Amino acid sequence: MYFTKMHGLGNDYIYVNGITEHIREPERLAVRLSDRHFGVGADGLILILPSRRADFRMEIYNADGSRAEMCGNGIRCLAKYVYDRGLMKKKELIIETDAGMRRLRLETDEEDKISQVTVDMGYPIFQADKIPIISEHTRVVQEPISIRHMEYRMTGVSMGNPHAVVWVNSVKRLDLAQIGPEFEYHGRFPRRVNVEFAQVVDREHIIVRVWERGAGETLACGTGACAVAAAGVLNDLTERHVTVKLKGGELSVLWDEADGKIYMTGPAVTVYDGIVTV
Ligand SMILES: N[C@H](CCC[C@H](N)C(=O)O)C(=O)O
Repeated sequence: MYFTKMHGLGNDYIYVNGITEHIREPERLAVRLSDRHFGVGADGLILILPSRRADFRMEIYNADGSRAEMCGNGIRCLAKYVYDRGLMKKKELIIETDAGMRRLRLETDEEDKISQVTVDMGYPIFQADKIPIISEHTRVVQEPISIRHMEYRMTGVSMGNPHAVVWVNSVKRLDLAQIGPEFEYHGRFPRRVNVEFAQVVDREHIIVRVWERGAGETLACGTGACAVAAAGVLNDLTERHVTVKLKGGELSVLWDEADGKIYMTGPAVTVYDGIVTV
């Protein structure tokens, strides 16, 4: 089977063209290929599929085989994949995802290869039962949650997938290997959760580390960066346009006051093409 390894700020995925390759059990394939010792190695698997309602359809499977609704870094790379290989040559495209339609705007370099992509990530969702997070309140804003005998305050946001944003004084000292899984599998998250630990540098800059549902600590998370930007405004800690600094690099996120949507801009990189026996 042919595949392409790509990443957005080090959040890496294995891309398979579901138009030319027939994938029978994507969940099992995701687990096998994502393994960084016995497989190709990645945070998950992304299938590029035909769509009757959009230019393409994206299915994303985390490294543990679970299917996710949306992937911010992954969708930028999908746009690069289809443009650079001439599967479509428009500078604007619409991708169908499990979270709905997403519109993308592409920027190219001097060799007409995609360098930057801006994604209309849609509206942030704060209603607890739509994230979902179990709560007595309609929204989860700075609500306490006890993890390993420590109390954290979380703000719940859905970007099509579930996020809990936790403000901290410093992301450096956090032991994500310890507390990440406790958040991810906590009983208050019926569909588990991606958790972002966010340190406000100033009203336009945030440093973030993320423990992703189904993948563990990743170098970046596009939907997570958007969730942090939305929570920053909700908690009046940051402006609507912020630079989110993740381990793998920076994303520019704007929660547009005019249309209420979140726009995320960042890079997309092709690492290599390969063939794997399945
Ligand atoms: N682990 C996520 C999917 C990947 C999202 C992330 N890699 C991004 O760039 O948005 C979930 O289960 O919701």
